Amino acid sequence: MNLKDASLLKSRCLVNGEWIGNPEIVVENPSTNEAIGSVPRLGGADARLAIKHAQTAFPHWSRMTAKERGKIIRRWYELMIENKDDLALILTSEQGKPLAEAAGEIDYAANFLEFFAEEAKRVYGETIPSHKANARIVVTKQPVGVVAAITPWNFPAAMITRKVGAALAVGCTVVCKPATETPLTALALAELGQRAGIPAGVLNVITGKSFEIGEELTSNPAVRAVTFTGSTEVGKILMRQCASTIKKVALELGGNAPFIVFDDADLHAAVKGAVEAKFRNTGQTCVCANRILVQSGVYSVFIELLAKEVAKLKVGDGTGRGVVQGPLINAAAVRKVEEHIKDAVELGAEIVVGGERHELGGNFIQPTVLKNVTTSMLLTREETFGPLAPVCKFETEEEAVALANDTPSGLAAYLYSRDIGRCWRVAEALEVGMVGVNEGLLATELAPFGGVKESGLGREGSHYGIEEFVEAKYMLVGGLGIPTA
Ligand SMILES: NC(=O)C1=CN([C@@H]2O[C@H](COP(=O)(O)OP(=O)(O)OC[C@H]3O[C@@H](n4cnc5c(N)ncnc54)[C@H](OP(=O)(O)O)[C@@H]3O)[C@@H](O)[C@H]2O)C=CC1
Ligand SMILES: O=C(O)CCCC(=O)O
Repeated sequence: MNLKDASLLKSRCLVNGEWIGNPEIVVENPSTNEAIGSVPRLGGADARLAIKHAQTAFPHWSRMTAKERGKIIRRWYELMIENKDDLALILTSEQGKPLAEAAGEIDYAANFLEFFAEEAKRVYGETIPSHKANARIVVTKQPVGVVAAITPWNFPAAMITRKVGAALAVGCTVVCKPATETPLTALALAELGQRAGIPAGVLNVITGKSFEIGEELTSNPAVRAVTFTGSTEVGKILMRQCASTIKKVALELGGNAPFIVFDDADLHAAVKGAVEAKFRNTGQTCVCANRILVQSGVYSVFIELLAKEVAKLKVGDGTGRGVVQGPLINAAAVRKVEEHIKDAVELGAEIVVGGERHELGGNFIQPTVLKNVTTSMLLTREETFGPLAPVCKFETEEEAVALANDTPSGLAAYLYSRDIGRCWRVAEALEVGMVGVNEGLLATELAPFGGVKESGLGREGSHYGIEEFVEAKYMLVGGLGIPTA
């Protein structure tokens, strides 16, 4: 990897300001399957040590003023921007997404730090008119304490800063465990955090045995909040494990996003939105359109337009010129997409574009569009997490809403229509945490990101993202010596 600053490529973990552990787990480039680095295989005892250091660091960090903490987080943001090229290259090398998209993720990730550095100063409390003439009700917001953050491989930078930025801003200390597929971006961010002046023990990043580390992070009484992004299956395990010590839990889990196109939609805008919502990160985001529902009057023309755009998507190594679709993260991810295509075709779907492994082999698969998709097919019930766009037909608005809501997931949804009444009606009827109305890209640090139903609990980003890491404390302050009437 040709970095301007080779010291950003780490092979050890950060605990209490020291780089520890021996590089044991090999990290591969999903595009070439070549080894690009290695990181420690830490376990439960190491997690316990990291928690202890985070606990020790908490009193000092939480008592600093919000402005002092904000300055350090702001400096971390600046260092991310200054080192954007290197961070993007590390990210592309371990995750596969095209370099321009990786640079976009670094900007997006850094924006969370910029936002929370500012927001640290606005963690306001409240006074409430008292029930006693001689006492006052005051509510303050206090940091919960040590936070455990477990992050996935699909956004190796943004999922860290979205959680850690908010937690640090309010005065919490953190133990972070990134995904084993993509630990190098996380460790590079930790290095920049050190350079920004985050004190020892305030941010700890450990890699290794997810099961053991997860058990410690969810059962150790010193950890007061667990924030996780990943599969619904693992989210349920972590929530169960957190029950024994009643921790705050924020879960951002899998989705099954419907993308609804009505007869009255601007079809060119809808196709553009569908390509963004479906093929961003080669289909590997939890808010990716998983079911494209198109009204019968525009079904054929929409498919024709979509197929034309999808056929243009250039697939290849993320560092290649003009590439917009990288490899999937691993062979299992490729097999899942193939299984979804096979099942759908056996049940009557037709391949319009793609449908095969890409000629590049390895973890590359062709961007695919399927038509005549029905709800009997696996791909309408499971998150594909790949570049597969299945298009179903519907007749009425009621049917579209019923189809959209017919899933235990409830993360994101998209709808395209030029009827303002319909836009509001349908957006309000969708059982999800986020709706794109004539928009295919939802992500921004300024808005609350999160889901309902089995897609999770809590919100990340915006001022809502602060709430996961603070507790309201009510103080009844009496003895004021005010004469009563
Ligand atoms: N909501 C989202 O954004 C995401 C959804 N997914 C969905 O999940 C599917 C599977 O992806 P996968 O990578 O396996 O997702 P996981 O949920 O397994 O992994 C996410 C994170 O959780 C960690 N983890 C896994 N098991 C445990 C555990 N028992 N205790 C503590 N931490 C744990 C992982 O560590 P390690 O890597 O070390 O195993 C990783 O850091 C995808 O195909 C997709 O459908 C996946 C990623 C993100
Ligand atoms: O897939 C996820 O879990 C996070 C998506 C973040 C985003 O869409 O920006």
